[in-house]
Amino acid sequence: MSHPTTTEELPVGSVLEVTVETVAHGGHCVARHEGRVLFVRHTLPGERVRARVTGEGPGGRFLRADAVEVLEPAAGRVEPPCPYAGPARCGGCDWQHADLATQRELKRAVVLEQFDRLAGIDLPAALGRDVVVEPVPGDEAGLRWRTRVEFAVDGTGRPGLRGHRSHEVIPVEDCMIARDAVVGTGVLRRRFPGQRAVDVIAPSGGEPVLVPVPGGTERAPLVLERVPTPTGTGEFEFGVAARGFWQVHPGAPETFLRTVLGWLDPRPGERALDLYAGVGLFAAALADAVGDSGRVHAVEGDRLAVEHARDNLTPWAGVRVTRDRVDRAVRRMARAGERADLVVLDPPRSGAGKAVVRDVARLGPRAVAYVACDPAALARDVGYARDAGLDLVDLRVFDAFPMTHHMECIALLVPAG
Ligand SMILES: C[S@@+](CC[C@H](N)C(=O)[O-])C[C@H]1O[C@@H](n2cnc3c(N)ncnc32)[C@H](O)[C@@H]1O
Repeated sequence: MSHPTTTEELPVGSVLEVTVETVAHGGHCVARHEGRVLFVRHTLPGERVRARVTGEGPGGRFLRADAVEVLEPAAGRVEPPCPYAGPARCGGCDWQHADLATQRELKRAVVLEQFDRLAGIDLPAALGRDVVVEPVPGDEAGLRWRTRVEFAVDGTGRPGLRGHRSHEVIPVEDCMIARDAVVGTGVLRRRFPGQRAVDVIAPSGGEPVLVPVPGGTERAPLVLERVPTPTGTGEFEFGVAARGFWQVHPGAPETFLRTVLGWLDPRPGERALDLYAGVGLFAAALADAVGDSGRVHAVEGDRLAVEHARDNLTPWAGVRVTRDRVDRAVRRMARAGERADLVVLDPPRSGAGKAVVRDVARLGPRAVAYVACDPAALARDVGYARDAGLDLVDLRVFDAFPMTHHMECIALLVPAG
């Protein structure tokens, strides 16, 4: 939530003329005014803008602001394709005002900065090459990609999207990052009195599904997701609860699977771990590759996801799905002296953390693939991994959330030396 600023000289609503410096993690850029740091949205590095103060950060360490007038635009600035983007409007996207090349350059800068600051790693030096933020194959425009959208419902039952750091519902007639199938459900012309939100899911298999909230995850229907196998010889099928976790970019599961399996190169007979397994995306591909003589152990904490993972993974006899917290499960494995050849880590935004990374290293894997939606948590954990004897040797960054500040990083860690 936005904190009303207590700064007497710079109350909320003050408008300041500032020169914008670098991008910062979170969809905003740094500027300074008389010694105070401002995080300014709707701007780009190098711009001269008039910024309106919207609040302050924890402990008053910085001010938040929106660029309300651009005096000197940066080269990458464009007219936002979405009519709802802009200060005090829809808070869903952060970079509608930048062209895609600029958005990716901003994401690259954020990744480099996080690794430098949180792990002391100079990425180009560590990787022996520059970091490039890659589009998800086939996504040229960065629009019409989102297969899952939660529309908030206002007091009159109209669906819309929330403002940035705000409960305010901004009614919309379209969302330009949503799949045609999401907005084509008629959801934005209907009313949902008494609901808090309505989720629209456009799965790769079957028709789009509308799930009013509240309504409970339990009663949400199961949707079918199809993902080409990494070898391209067939398709995996995954049942997933309509409100359960699944990547929101339609090209992401296939791209991430190819990247992870390409790096890990699982061999018949190997033992693999899929930690934070969801409904079993990586476990299925690992099981296929290690074959009947191999073993895959998937660990997931969510009860419904575990049920679906067990169903989805029944074709493979060598797969075990455990419902547990990953930290507890890997601590138990490490204490029991268990070994794993390969590990996939795909934690939530908060990352895996020091204990999990340390216990994973104790299992003696020859390779670990870490799939991360927050580069800050990844950088911190890569630092812990290095302390535990696992070195970063490769990193790919995918623009799996164009127009927003989000991205997906996939890192390859191997035993040092
Ligand atoms: C980013 S999702 C990844 C899911 C899956 N790998 C995929 O690609 O579809 C993270 C998953 O971790 C699970 N999770 C979060 N914290 C956990 C924990 N401490 N222990 C076990 N599972 C956890 C969530 O329920 C979610 O399914």
